[in-house]
Amino acid sequence: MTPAAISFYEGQGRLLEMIARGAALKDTLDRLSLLIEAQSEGLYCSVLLLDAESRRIHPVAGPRLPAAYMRALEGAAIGPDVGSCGTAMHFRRTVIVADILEDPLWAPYRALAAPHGLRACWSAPIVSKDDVVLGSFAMYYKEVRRPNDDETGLLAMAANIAGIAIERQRREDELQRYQGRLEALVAQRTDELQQAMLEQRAIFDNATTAIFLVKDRVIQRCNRRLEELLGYSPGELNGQPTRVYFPSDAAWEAFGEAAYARIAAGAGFVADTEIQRKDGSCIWTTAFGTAVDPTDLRKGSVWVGVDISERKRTEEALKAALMEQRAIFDNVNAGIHVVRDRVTQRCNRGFEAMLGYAPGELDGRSTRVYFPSDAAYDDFGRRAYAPIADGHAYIGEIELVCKNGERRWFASHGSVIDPQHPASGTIWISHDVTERRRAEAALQELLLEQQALLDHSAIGIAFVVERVIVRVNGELERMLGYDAGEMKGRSTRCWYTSEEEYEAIGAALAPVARAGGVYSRDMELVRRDGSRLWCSVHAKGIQADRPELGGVCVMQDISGRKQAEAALVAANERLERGLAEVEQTRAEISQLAELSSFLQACATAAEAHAAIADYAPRLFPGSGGALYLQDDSGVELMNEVLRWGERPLVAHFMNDECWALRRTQPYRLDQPSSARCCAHVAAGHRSVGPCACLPLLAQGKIFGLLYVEHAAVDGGRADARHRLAVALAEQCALALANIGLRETLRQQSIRDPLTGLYNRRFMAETIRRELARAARQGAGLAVAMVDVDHFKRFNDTYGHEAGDLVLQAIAQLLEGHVRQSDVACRHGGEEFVLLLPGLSQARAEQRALELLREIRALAPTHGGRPLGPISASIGLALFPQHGRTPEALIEAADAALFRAKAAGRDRVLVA
Ligand SMILES: Nc1nc2c(ncn2[C@@H]2O[C@H](COP(=O)(O)OP(=O)(O)OP(=O)(O)O)[C@@H](O)[C@H]2O)c(=O)[nH]1
Repeated sequence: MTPAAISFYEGQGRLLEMIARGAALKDTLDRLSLLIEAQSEGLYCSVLLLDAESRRIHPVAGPRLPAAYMRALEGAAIGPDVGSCGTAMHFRRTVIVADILEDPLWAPYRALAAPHGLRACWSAPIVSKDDVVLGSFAMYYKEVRRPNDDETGLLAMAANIAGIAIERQRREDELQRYQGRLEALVAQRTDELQQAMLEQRAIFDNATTAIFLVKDRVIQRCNRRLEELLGYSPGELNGQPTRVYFPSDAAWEAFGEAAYARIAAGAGFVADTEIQRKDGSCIWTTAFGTAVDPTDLRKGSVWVGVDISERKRTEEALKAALMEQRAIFDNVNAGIHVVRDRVTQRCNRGFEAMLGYAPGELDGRSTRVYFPSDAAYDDFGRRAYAPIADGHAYIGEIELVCKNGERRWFASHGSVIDPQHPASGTIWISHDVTERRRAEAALQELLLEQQALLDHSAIGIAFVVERVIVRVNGELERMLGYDAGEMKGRSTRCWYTSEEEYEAIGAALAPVARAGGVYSRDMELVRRDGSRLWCSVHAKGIQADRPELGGVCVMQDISGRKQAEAALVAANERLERGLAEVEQTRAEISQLAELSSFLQACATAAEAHAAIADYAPRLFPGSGGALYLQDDSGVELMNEVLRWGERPLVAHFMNDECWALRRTQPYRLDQPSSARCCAHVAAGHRSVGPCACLPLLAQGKIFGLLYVEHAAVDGGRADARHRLAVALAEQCALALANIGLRETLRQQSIRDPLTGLYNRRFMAETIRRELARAARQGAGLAVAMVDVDHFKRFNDTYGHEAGDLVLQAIAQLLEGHVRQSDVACRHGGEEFVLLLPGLSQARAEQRALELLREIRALAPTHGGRPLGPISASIGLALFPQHGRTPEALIEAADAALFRAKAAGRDRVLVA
């Protein structure tokens, strides 16, 4: 053996020793590479490991190969053409590449090896004893080269030693991993055990269930819960026989027999048991018992007790509820059935009876049996199960077929039994509504008929509930001007004329409706546009004792009748008014005629005035007024001659203060204003009523004015009243004018036209009257006959006119000289007579002398010339001493005058 061979064998020995010693794998494989490289010049070795899982390369030794090259191999995947090593490992055979640059196996790695000058690479797979590829051993040369047999053997040997080292290392790694896992497992188990012990302790101490250890039916140890459960203080139960919590010896023994027989058989024992607390009360518990060691019962048993009183109560309640539910299920007046997958699971008797099936006959049958057709069955399935699938209930009415073929309608309510578990099926509750539907159909028909009746009725009809319109017919809508359906839902207020009427009729109607009567009245209804319509309304409650059902109102348009009635009433009123007016006019005419008659009878204006003042207020009740006459002085002045009523009227006014006088026509003011009132009326500064100024005309000339101020209210007779006032004014004018005329004529008949004194005829009448009065009163009467001395001379000297002037001057003197009761007359020619009632002779003589003096004092002129001295002679005769008749007295006075003339004139002589 050569030294090289010896060295090689020694090297192998050290290598195996390293392996046996457990040296690090890299060190061992580096040493192996160096040992092999030492056997040939220019040889470079490498060892690659194969990751069994990913089939990827991991370089582990190559002490003389370039480090960059070795790093580049890291992670490369093996395959059928991956250089020498990758291919060797892939095919599990030695791969000899003589020229890396030429061999196709190196195509992917050629660029990697070339820079380092590597040309040949022989690689052998490293295979474990159990035929697993562990890696590869490679030999490189920087020249093109093929191995000889020795080199092939060396390659195989190196791969074998590397396999031993790798396997050894892998076993070691595995052992260490196993040990590590074992240790971790032990640590984990220890922790778990400790945790379990802690938990057990915690459970024992804090458990909500009672836990206790029993040996020979004596409590060895128990947790607090058992003590609490049985009402004992801490530690009090330890050492106590289990008999303490049994209500009787019998119960204790029976429990013991049952429980320990099972525990002895190695099985657990579970039972619900009633146990007794320290205070004697009993509770239900579930007891679980097991032997501590089934192989050795002497070690005792562990018991867990759970208070199930609440559960028992719940069970009782549940039982009761189930019984109730059963009772409901069996007796409820509804069909109940439980369906799953459209198959009847069970149903109550009610449901079977509804469809005419015998008890239990429907159970397990498809619900199709009671549908009239497949189509109906499918349709119902779609309609009903869609909402149920969405978690809603199905509520609807369906038509089903009874066993005898009769079809009936059912109201059904279906819902899933357990929403959490829809597959649990559905429960259906059904009511037979066939009769109701028939009734509804009949009702609907009736309603349609009723509606037709309503719609074609010629009277308005409304159904009202709590004063809200629920239905009306077309006629009522037409009558009140609403569109179809517009009245429905409105308050009946809509047709009342006021809130007060709404309330009042509501109050009046209610008791009538309650008594079952009909409330009727004619009333004005308000139409939609606000206009009104007279209707005859009849209202009645649907049912007297059920006001909540409302009532029916029947309304008939009576506007035509109302108009006719109104027209009749108006005509009647007009007629009555006309009659009243005629009557009043007649009465007024009668009054006026009466007044006229009076006025005609009036001898004087004063009498006429009194009559007018009396009749005017009767003709115009409540009126006031006055009669004015033109002042006879020639001034345009009106003077009041009479008045009536309470009006502050002026007594005089100028003619131009009156519009009637200015315009010579009546002036009427029905609504006087200060602007339009006459000044003589407005002078009072007061509120003036309807008034009229009526001129009094005679022969086309105004001689007076009648002013009438009426009562404020005229009763619609302003025109008639005015006509009456005009007529009154005419009557007044006529009468006063007549009286005036008569007066004038009379004056003319009794007055001397030249002197204005009474004439001889008047004197003859008067002396007779005065004599009668004097005789009646026993008074005296003096008659003085006055004659102008030598009157003829005046005529002759100054002319007849001058004579007249003298006569007028004396007449004026006589007129002014006499008293109220005296009468001065022209007896004829230049002779005058004075009648002086009640005078004595002396007084009469004195008056006669005074008269003569005054005559002598007269100094009339004519044409600027004085007419010379005037004197007269007077003859006096007195009643009764000189005569008792007018003739006797006149004669006596005349005789005395004669004597006075004869005695020289200008003197007085008594008869
Ligand atoms: N101017 C005028 N003369 C009248 C009127 N009436 C009568 N006479 C006149 O009066 C006169 C009266 O005259 P006599 O009767 O003679 O008396 P006498 O002249 O007055 O004289 P004595 O009486 O004796 O003093 C007559 O001449 C009449 O013509 C009259 O109305 N006017």
